[in-house]
Formats: sequence, structure tokens, C-alpha cells
Amino acid sequence: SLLSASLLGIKFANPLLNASGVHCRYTDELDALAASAAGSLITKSCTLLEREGNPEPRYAATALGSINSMGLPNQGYAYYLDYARRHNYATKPLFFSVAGLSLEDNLTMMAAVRDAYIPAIVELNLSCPNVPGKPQIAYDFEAMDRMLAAVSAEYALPFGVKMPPYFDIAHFDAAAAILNKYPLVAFVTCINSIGNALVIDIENESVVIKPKDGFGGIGGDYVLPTALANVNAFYRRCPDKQVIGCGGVRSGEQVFMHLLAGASLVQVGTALHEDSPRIFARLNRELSAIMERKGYRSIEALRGKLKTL
Ligand SMILES: CC(C)(C)CCc1c(C(=O)O)[nH]c(=O)[nH]c1=O
Repeated sequence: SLLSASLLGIKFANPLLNASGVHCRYTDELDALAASAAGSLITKSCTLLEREGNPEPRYAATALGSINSMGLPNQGYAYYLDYARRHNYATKPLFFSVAGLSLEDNLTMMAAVRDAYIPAIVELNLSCPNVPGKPQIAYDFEAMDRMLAAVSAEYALPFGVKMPPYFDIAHFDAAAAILNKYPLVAFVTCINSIGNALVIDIENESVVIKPKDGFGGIGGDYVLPTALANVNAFYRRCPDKQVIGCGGVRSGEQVFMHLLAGASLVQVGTALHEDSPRIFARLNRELSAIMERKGYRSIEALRGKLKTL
């Protein structure tokens, strides 16, 4: 139909799903996404063991988006593996997000998903922490290369990676060159929040979240142009992979932009957190209206068709 999408040869009724971390820590949240108009859903990035995460307040919404330093609060991978075993894949596909605190933890968790023989699609969060004092994995190109070599060898099935934003053409080139070494990296999700921003409340002359002196990842309107650039940069550089867009989506127009930039699916974070899973019905309606107005009969007819001047 008009909004049909596909990834890894799997069919989706529409291209929309939640961004990992939003509305997906607990079973009831995941069930609400499964029952919503979203085309699929993704679990909260998980670690081997359950984590409480950082002290609150650890999320704040602003007029232009959000800032968070959650600290990976999650129920542990066994909880999400149990959910993934019970999910009815005939209704909609399910993504399983992994953010281990070490290479070994990532191998253990992904081997468990592999050995469960379920059609869940793994999205490996490369913003996962590195050794203290070193940048996150995706900003440490040698560590990212080693991580993907080991994970590809162990998991041995197609999977995807969740990438933080890059801001330098040489970094797009270097990151894509590493991803292109690994054919099992079948899709790239761009972007994760823009890290270590600072929101200030002038009333209280204070930061707005408790962890890290108020430093945190931002999402929402703040990140849309950076998200679109990362989607299109990897779309151009990784012709054998698909791209999932994430960042700055709150109406059908931004979904349309991500599709034009090359995205096959589109994730919604901040706007979902500030609204509810009802947002997916609105986004599908708005996207359909734009496509009909422009005469597009399918997403494939417009995907990646961004014009340059
Ligand atoms: C930032 C990490 C805690 C290392 C990973 C989990 C995560 C978090 C989080 O749990 O704080 N927040 C984000 O915006 N993106 C993420 O990938």
C-alpha cells in the first residue's frame, strides 16, 4: 500500500517506529507500541544485567526538543529476550537494541538472540560506552572496527548499528569505510542524540538535568538538519546497506525529509516521549497526505530522491 516499507527483505506496513530508549523500557510500554499505528517497535538498549540508570531529573523537554542523560536504565537483556520470544511477528516486526558495557557483553547478548531463533532485528548501539577516558565506541574508529569484526564473526546474521552524529566529512568517510568492511552490517540508524549539550534555565540560573553537571544528549528540533545530513551521508557512502532515519521527527514533513534523504524506516524519539503512541497515526496520516498531494504512489518512488542544486 502507499506507506509500505521494507528492511532486510522484511515487510513493514509503514516506515515508522520508536527510537530506542523512548517508550520501550517496560513490557506495557512495548505492548502499547505493538498496539499502535507504528509499523514496528524497538526495545530499550539493554545491558547484561538490569540497571537503574542515573539519578533524576535525567530527562528534560524544552521548546525545541529534549536533553537526557538516562545512563542506560534497562531491565537486563533476558527481560527483552523474553519479550522478543513472546512478540507476535505476524503483526509487526520487532527490533532488539543492544548496548553492552563491553565487547564480551555484546557478544553474549547477541549470541543469545541468535540462539533464540526469533526474527527480531538487532540494532547494536555504538554510542555504548568505551573504557573510561576514551570516547564512545563510534568516535573511536579502531575500537569500532574491532567491535564490528568480533560481533560479525559471533552473531553471523545481518544486524544494524545505531550511530551518533558526525560533523566532519572526513569522519563520514572514515566511519562509512569501516562499516563497509562488514557486509553483515545490513543497516545504519542515524542518528543518536547529539552528545554532551547543555540546557540552561535562566529562571533558576541552573542546568535542567542532574547527571554530568547538566550535560546530556539532545534530540528534537535541535537535531533535524544534522540527522538528515548523517542519513544522506551514509546513504551515499553505503550503497549495499539500508539507512534508518532518526532525529527531529514530529510531523509528516520531517518523515518525508528523512525518506528523501535515503531512509528506509524512520524512528521517532522526543516527539513520542512528549506525546504518546497515538502520534504514529497522525504521522502516517500527514505523510500520506504529503505523498498524495505530490503524486507519489509508494515510498520507494521518493526514497533517496533528494535533489541537489
Ligand atoms: C549514552 C549511553 C548511556 C552510553 C547509551 C544509552 C543512551 C542514552 C541513555 O540511556 O542515557 N541516551 C541517549 O540519548 N542515547 C543512548 O544511546
